Amino acid sequence: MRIEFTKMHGLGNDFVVLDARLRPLPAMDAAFAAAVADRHTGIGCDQLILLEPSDAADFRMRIFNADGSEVEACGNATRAVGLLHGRAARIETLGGLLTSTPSETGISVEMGKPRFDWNAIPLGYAMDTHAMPVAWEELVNPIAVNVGNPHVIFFVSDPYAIDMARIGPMIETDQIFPERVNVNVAAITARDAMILRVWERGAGLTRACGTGACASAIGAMKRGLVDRRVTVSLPGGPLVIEWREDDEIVMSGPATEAFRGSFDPADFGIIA
Ligand SMILES: N[C@H](CCC[C@H](N)C(=O)O)C(=O)O
Repeated sequence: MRIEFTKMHGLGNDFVVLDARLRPLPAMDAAFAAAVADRHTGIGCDQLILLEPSDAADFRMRIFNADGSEVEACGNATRAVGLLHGRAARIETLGGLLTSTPSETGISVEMGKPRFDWNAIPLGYAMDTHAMPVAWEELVNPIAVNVGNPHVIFFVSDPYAIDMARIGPMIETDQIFPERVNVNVAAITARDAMILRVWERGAGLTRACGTGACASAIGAMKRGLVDRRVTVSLPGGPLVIEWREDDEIVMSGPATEAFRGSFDPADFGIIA
């Protein structure tokens, strides 16, 4: 059996998109997702995205990290599937109902409302998430925000001076984060501008992270470091994040279709 896919990315955060809305696909599990995502023996991607029919929205988007873990939200992929859809779309995700709308800069997505309580991040025990009294080497005193998925944000002088490949997994898997966490290091450059790098839960260092840009912008706004509309410059490029007065987070930026293809799961050792 051959399965068709669309290879896409948002600022270099890349995806393999499978569409099960027209015909069912083999049951998706962690092994299947990890095999497709493998950059040496599979197609290769940061996340595998599965589109399914939905009773609550235009369609359902399931998100699997490269390690096979299924998660609640993916900002860059939401713009990508919004591009595929070609017009405004309501999208059901594990993190809630999202709305994507084509805009002059690509796609705008209403990403939901941020949550700050320790048990909404979640953390393993009660703690002030606005200024967590914790440190990992030179990364200290972060803020934690849930934007559908969990993020911890450290404000530093130079994100590119941080050895994310070494310290990222240490924080990602720390027991204080029972569902693991996405690790963000950010620097403020103006009241409307930030620089950001992200070590992603289940995917590692990516060129861009949409939910990381949302969480880091909200964290900076909560601390009074930036205004309620900010450009977040990631290694792959910029995203614009606005925290509306109604508490909704709006992320705007590009999405790209790279190529289409098909594969036989048996070729990746997947018994479909
Ligand atoms: N690694 C994330 C999911 C993908 C998020 C990222 N690719 C984005 O654009 O938001 C997590 O485990 O919560």
